Amino acid sequence: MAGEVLQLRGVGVRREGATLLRDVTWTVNENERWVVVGPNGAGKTTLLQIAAAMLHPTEGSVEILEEELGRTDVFELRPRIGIASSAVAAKVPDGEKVIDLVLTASYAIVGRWQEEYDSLDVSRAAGLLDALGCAELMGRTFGTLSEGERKRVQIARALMPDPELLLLDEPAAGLDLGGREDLVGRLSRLADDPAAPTMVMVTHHVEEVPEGFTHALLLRGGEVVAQGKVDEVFTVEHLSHCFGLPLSVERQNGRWYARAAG
Ligand SMILES: Nc1ncnc2c1ncn2[C@@H]1O[C@H](COP(=O)(O)OP(=O)(O)OP(=O)(O)O)[C@@H](O)[C@H]1O
Repeated sequence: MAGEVLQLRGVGVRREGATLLRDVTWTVNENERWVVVGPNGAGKTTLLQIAAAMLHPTEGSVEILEEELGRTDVFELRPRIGIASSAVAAKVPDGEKVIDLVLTASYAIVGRWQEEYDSLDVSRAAGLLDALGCAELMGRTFGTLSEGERKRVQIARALMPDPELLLLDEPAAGLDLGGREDLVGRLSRLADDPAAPTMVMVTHHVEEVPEGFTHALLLRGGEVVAQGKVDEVFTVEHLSHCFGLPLSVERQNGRWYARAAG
């Protein structure tokens, strides 16, 4: 597949009288690594749900992997998309074994029942867990993992079906400083891997944006504040407008830092 992985035109979402997204036009091309940044309630998760083919817009058009939402079978489309989010994690039974949680991603289900897996699947799942620093967790149950371990296992699961698009909803939320830095480093290496899928990551914090992410979209109140190459978007002006307060913004060694100005 070449070209556009996501194409949204004039997308709006309304629920119960509230406007969650308004007039979002956005293109993500193959191999780009995007971050979607904005304050609480900006519409980031809503946008990611659209990109995951889990939500239809109220207006506008959406193409995902060259399939138009509303004219395609989402059950065929969804296995081509890997998603790691707290909403997905909340569906995982506490007793689910970590290796099974990764293996079942091939079937886009949660909860192993009677599926048969071949040894290639098992070694791929083990390899992904190893790459995310979770090799020793394979035999543990999901309910016994720390927040940081859960986040890494979810990313391994999202990568299991070899998706063409990887969506990460606040992967560093709830992690301590060491856990955050470990995860940001792993995502940075993933971003640098030419074999990795096109990626879109949602976060509140520019500090969590891994080096190697190429593009950014800023959302505020359901509307796009700015979008494009990350260093053209992460300006004092755009970020201050997005978060609604004057900020100073710095870049050091490929990472971004923002704090209240003054
Ligand atoms: N069914 C609904 N009815 C009314 N409002 C809703 C509904 N679902 C979400 N919202 C509102 O839409 C807005 C956008 O929600 P969304 O979860 O996309 O924001 P977000 O940027 O991901 O927020 P956060 O960073 O806090 O997770 C929020 O104000 C939320 O309260």
